[in-house]
Amino acid sequence: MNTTFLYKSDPMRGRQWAEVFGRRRPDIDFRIWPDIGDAAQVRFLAAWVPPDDIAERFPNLEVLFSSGAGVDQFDFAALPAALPVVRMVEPGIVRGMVEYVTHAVLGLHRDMPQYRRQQNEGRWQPLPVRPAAERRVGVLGLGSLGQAVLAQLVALGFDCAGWSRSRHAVEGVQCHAGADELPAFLARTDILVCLLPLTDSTRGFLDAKLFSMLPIGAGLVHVGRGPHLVERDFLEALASGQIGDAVLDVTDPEPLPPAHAFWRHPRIQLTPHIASMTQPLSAAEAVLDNLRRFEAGEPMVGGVDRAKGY
Ligand SMILES: NC(=O)C1=CN([C@@H]2O[C@H](COP(=O)(O)OP(=O)(O)OC[C@H]3O[C@@H](n4cnc5c(N)ncnc54)[C@H](OP(=O)(O)O)[C@@H]3O)[C@@H](O)[C@H]2O)C=CC1
Ligand SMILES: O=C(O)C(=O)CO
Repeated sequence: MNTTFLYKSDPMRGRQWAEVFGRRRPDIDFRIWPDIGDAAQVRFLAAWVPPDDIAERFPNLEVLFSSGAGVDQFDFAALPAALPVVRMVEPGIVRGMVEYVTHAVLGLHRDMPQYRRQQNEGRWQPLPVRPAAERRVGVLGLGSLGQAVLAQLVALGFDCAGWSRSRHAVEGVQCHAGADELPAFLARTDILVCLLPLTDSTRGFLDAKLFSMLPIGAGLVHVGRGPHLVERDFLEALASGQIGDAVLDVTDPEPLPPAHAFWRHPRIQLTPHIASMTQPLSAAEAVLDNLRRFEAGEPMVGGVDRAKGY
């Protein structure tokens, strides 16, 4: 049987994947949705949102690759139980996230939101300059993105900590694990970065209780998923000064409706879910490497544990 790799995401980027596959794996018939060819030959699918009838439509599917780092857009219940699911781990998406979070943390660290407000008022008011070593940054999520972001923040001299489900060791970072160690992690965090996946256990995680455990005036950089954030609790935390300034790249819903409070809030800087994006050329190389692993019977990089949801 011929092998088809089907790509179902942005077609322009798909053409760049096709170029890499054509050069590296001419034996694979690379197709871009909706040009699926013979559905029975589709053994691999890379998608942001797979078709609803995936099981019936592609009876010989062997692996589902997410075209992004997140897999929360997948309805696991609708996927064949034994189908391996793989999230995107590739250098381009990591680099983009490192750039975005570093920019946001540096902006909060150097009081850029306050200077923007002062500029709007025509006010020339210098504030004290604190060294990075005196700013405590905490990253929720020590996965591919969280660890890469922390490496850059450590290199810039920030006092860094991280929190995850299981214990990790990351050079230069105080690593905390599990619910018991969350309060201590939060209590020492001046700027909190959320890089958690969206799962049943992390939905609504950024709530009033969590905010109350941060030092007063803490900054927030939210690049996880919109539903992590409890909107009402967040607005109250901003109003009380519990949260000082926030940089939000993700919201619920996306896009935000025109009248939404976040748009014009003086303490919120908003971007339209652009913190990072899968880069087609390096992503295609990473997926080809995973195909090689799959064919050799080795574990793939970014394999999803459906029980955990990420
Ligand atoms: N805004 C944007 O443009 C983008 C946003 N993202 C978001 O970033 C997220 C993270 O990506 P990535 O780093 O690749 O993901 P990974 O799966 O590599 O890492 C997830 C991390 O979160 C931790 N975690 C998950 N659930 C819990 C929990 N309940 N309690 C404590 N820790 C938990 C994991 O802990 P452990 O290590 O113990 O398993 C792990 O350290 C994506 O899922 C996506 O939502 C991704 C790309 C772009
Ligand atoms: O890759 C992801 O999960 C993203 O959020 C990119 O937008």
